[in-house]
Amino acid sequence: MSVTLIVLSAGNSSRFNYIVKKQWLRIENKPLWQFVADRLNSFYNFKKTIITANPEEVRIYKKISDYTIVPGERERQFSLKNALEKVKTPYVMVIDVARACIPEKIILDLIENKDKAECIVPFLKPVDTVVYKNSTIDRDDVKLIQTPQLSKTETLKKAINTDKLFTDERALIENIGGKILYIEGSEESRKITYFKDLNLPCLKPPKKTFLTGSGYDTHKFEENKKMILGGVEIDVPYGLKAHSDGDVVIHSLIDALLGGAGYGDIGEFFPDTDEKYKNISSIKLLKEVINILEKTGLEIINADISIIAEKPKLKNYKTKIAKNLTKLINAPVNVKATTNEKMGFIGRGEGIAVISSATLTYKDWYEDYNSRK
Ligand SMILES: Nc1ccn([C@@H]2O[C@H](COP(=O)(O)OP(=O)(O)OP(=O)(O)O)[C@@H](O)[C@H]2O)c(=O)n1
Ligand SMILES: C[C@](O)(CO)[C@H](O)COP(=O)(O)O
Repeated sequence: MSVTLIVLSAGNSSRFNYIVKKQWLRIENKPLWQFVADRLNSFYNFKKTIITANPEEVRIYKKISDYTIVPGERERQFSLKNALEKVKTPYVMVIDVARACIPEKIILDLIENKDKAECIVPFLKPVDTVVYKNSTIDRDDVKLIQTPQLSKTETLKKAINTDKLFTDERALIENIGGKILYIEGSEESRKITYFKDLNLPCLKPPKKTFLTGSGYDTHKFEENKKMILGGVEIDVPYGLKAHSDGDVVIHSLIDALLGGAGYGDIGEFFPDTDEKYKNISSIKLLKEVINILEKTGLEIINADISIIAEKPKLKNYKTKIAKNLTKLINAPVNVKATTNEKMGFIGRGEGIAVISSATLTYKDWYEDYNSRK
């Protein structure tokens, strides 16, 4: 219980070059970062687990996980620095999220050796001839460095106060003269850098499951404003009162999509107190939500929308709205319209309400991997 685990997961995943960021690939029903944190916690009883996340994704990480989530920075070292501020134990183990299949033996070997140096580091020897700047060098002088590395917290906290950039904890600690102990690493600890690296034994395909979400929104009528529903302009001399363009159909759809994903609701992503969203086109918000869903490993299957309005009559707009939304979310959308039989605020013609549902699934990266092989 004297060791804190840090999982570094705030990277851009740029070399991975896939629609889903590598840290968000679903392993059965878990994102990779949660899978890695759970896997290591099943090997050893860590006192605390801290995960660094892209600042824009912190809110979503917190919805999914009970681990401590810390915003990352533009460089690995600065992300690590943020996480280290939360470490109170004498030892800290740091792993790249990309080293997903780390075997139990490495974790236990690191722990067993924890007092033998300031930083314990797993490595592999190259098995091939090594050439450095056109000269063959002794391969026994070369080490391929892996994570996790286990460091004394106090030393690492001291070492990280530097202006120089290093790629791992070992290099930081070596820079201040700390003692390093190397232990044998493992082939299974290979880092997922490119999409082709997904042939690792512990990575199970995403669960084939359906996630459903529902959304509801309502807005009052307002004179002398454009009415936009589902991104389509409706030819009437009044619109809907709102902080944004008042597209109640898209707002309800966004809530259904976020609901299916388990990511909360529209107000958490685009607060109506933020000037940035004043009069904004709701299409922009929808596109942002689709982008969040895609890069975090989700795919939309379909959506169904019911517009409840006494006025305006939407008979001639339903198909246009459905086609527009189908194009925007790249999945079939059905749009229905009904009156409220003259009852309540809708019946009195004061405004419109919209109810939506959406179905999502996990993006099947495994199928894409097999088809590219
Ligand atoms: N600003 C950063 C950059 C990287 N990392 C993490 O540090 C590890 C090593 O980075 P790498 O595997 O190379 O991932 P990316 O930086 O995401 O990859 P790329 O360089 O291809 O964008 C990863 O677990 C990554 O999420 C981080 O927490 N904060
Ligand atoms: C820390 C590391 O995993 C050691 O091999 C590696 O340096 C991190 O990856 P990057 O490619 O340097 O970002």
